[in-house]
Amino acid sequence: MDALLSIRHLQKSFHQRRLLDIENLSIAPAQAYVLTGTNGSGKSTLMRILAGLESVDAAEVQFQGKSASLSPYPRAMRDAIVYVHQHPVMFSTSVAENIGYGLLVRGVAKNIIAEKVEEAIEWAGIAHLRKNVPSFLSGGEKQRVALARARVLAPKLLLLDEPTANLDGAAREQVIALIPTLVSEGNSVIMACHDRDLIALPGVQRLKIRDGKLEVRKINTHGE
Ligand SMILES: Nc1ncnc2c1ncn2[C@@H]1O[C@H](COP(=O)(O)OP(=O)(O)OP(=O)(O)O)[C@@H](O)[C@H]1O
Repeated sequence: MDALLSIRHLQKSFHQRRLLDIENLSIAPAQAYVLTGTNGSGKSTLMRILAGLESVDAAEVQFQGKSASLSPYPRAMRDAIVYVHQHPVMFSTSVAENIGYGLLVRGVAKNIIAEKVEEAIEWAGIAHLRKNVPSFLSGGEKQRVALARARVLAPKLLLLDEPTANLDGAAREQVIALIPTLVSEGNSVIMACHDRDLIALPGVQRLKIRDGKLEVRKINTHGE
């Protein structure tokens, strides 16, 4: 199957220090990946590069079969790739308005926004929070609002930076349960994480950064 995104010879340095030197990164459609590596190995930096939030020194890029660049970052990729921060920033309006904001910016009609927001709220299991102000939500609730806010944009690739960090118990399980549904809807997902339960999700491909290089591990077939 053709890759959704493929990148060759990706290099990134900070202050003369070569952080990333990746020969080949290939992201298939409708596939989940976990990106692991020790603290400071460059996971967040790679995610930010893929989202167009960080510049890159060199790379050859193909996106949906067409040659592309990472800097400047093209509109087609900005529309199709959505980054979800570990501590999502939200406006002090309601949960529903936060979820619909990206669609409003894209000029989508209000009745369509309302429909999509409602669907995303149901999907994320946060109907009871619809009118709440995000600053009063727990970490797990905020992460589910952030996932719903990303999902309404129908991204081809979701970049989740430590989606379960600081969560435990039911909150963590609720977030983990949403990941396979994103993939079954046709999205690709890359999760930077240390969470063993995410790494062990069936069908997930492991990517590991070690000394700036990317190692591709086997796909989990049954979970581990
Ligand atoms: N803007 C920057 N300027 C200089 N150095 C930076 C910058 N951003 C990141 N770094 C450095 O690059 C390295 C990788 O950082 P990054 O946040 O990508 O690691 P990480 O693998 O996500 O770590 P963690 O698991 O702790 O979140 C770190 O040494 C960090 O200090």
